[in-house]
Amino acid sequence: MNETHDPKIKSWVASANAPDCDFPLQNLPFGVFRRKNDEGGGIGVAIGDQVFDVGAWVRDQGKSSAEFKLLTEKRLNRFLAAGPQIWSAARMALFNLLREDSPQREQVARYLDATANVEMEMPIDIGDYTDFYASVFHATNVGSMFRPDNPLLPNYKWVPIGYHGRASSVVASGAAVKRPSGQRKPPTADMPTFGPCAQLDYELEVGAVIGPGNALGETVPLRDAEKHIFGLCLLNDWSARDIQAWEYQPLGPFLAKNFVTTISPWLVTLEALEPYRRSAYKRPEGDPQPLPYLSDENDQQRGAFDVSLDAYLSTRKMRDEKIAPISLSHGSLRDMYWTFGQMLAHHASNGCNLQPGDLIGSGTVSGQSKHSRGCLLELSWRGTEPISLPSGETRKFLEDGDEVIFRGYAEREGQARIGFGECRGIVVG
Ligand SMILES: O=C(O)/C=C/C(=O)CC(=O)CC(=O)O
Ligand SMILES: [Ca+2]
Ligand SMILES: [Mg+2]
Repeated sequence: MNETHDPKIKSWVASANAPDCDFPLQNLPFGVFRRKNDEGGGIGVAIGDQVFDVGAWVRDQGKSSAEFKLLTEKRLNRFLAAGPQIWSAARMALFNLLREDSPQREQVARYLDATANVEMEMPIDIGDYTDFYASVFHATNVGSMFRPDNPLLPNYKWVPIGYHGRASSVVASGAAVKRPSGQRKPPTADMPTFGPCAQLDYELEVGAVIGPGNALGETVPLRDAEKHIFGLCLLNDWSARDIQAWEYQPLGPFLAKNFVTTISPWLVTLEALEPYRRSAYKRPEGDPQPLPYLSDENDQQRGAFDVSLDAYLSTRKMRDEKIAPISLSHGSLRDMYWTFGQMLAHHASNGCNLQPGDLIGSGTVSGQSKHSRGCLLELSWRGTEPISLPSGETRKFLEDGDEVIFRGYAEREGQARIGFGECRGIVVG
């Protein structure tokens, strides 16, 4: 911990000091923005309800040190590649510029824009995207629907299961989600048909963004794995369940999941989340101990990040009738069977090279309780238990006009609240 974690230090940006603010001085997430009036943009940092145009400030001030120079780029990849020391130095410098007693307050104030006046873009150019399956609760639930005889496959507790996703279709929050078409074959039908997905779903996940990578052929030991993670964001792995059920064997998800994936635009640094570590998920008695390359005392001691995750739904009718989005689920990243450290160490354990800006999905975050299930497949139990909405409507899966909203935050008595902002997408036909 350092001064940037001290909740007593306030910002001169008044909105950052509100108790329910996602972006207090202690957070300082990085993103890429564009002004709505077309007057440029670039790498920025969120503070309260403002965006600090860090790129422009660095350029105008003629700052030449590495931690600043890299923030004048169009995307965050090169900054991410620079590693934890540079990230920390930048964070400390930004903290000092924005703290209440900053002597540069007036000069910096000229580089702030209301978040309402900007649009967020993709923060990184994503080279590769991998999605894991790290919630044993999600895996057990999905398994019992797709494979009733064998819900949790025997490899689950040994291998952090994942599949290679598609980087080209990862979009920033707010982009429309076009309902995909594909092959579906209900169990009762003789043959498949091609047409619009009838079981469109979301998956509430957290994305980890890779900083420095590893060279091809080299591995990442678990004890060092977190040094390769810059930060976290919210991630929606939109999923076409009817397409998935028909196509996924034997090679896993393909067109059911690569039509679009949405991420929240602000990357919350691991450093900002440091005060929110808790003991990681405790394997029940009788579960195998992870193999040595997935087992490290320090990783265990560091624990998991206790990030609360909420999914909300707003239908077109609800918006027309001014009904607020309804909570579908509430869970925590802490409930995952595998840590991001283990997922990363596993990913690189065969020498596969990770690169700066790669995106790693946690897998759907579901907990033990019913209200912590992170997708409609689980919440409506494959459509057999429709969800009633305050508008009088019901949902088994998503309909056109439905908006899915994720929120994430870490909270703890006596600490600043570290929020993720939102990850949104509206389904269009
Ligand atoms: O159990 C299966 O066959 C597939 C489950 C998924 O939907 C895979 C996935 O995207 C992983 C996850 O989000 O946890
Ligand atoms: Ca997923
Ligand atoms: Mg996807």
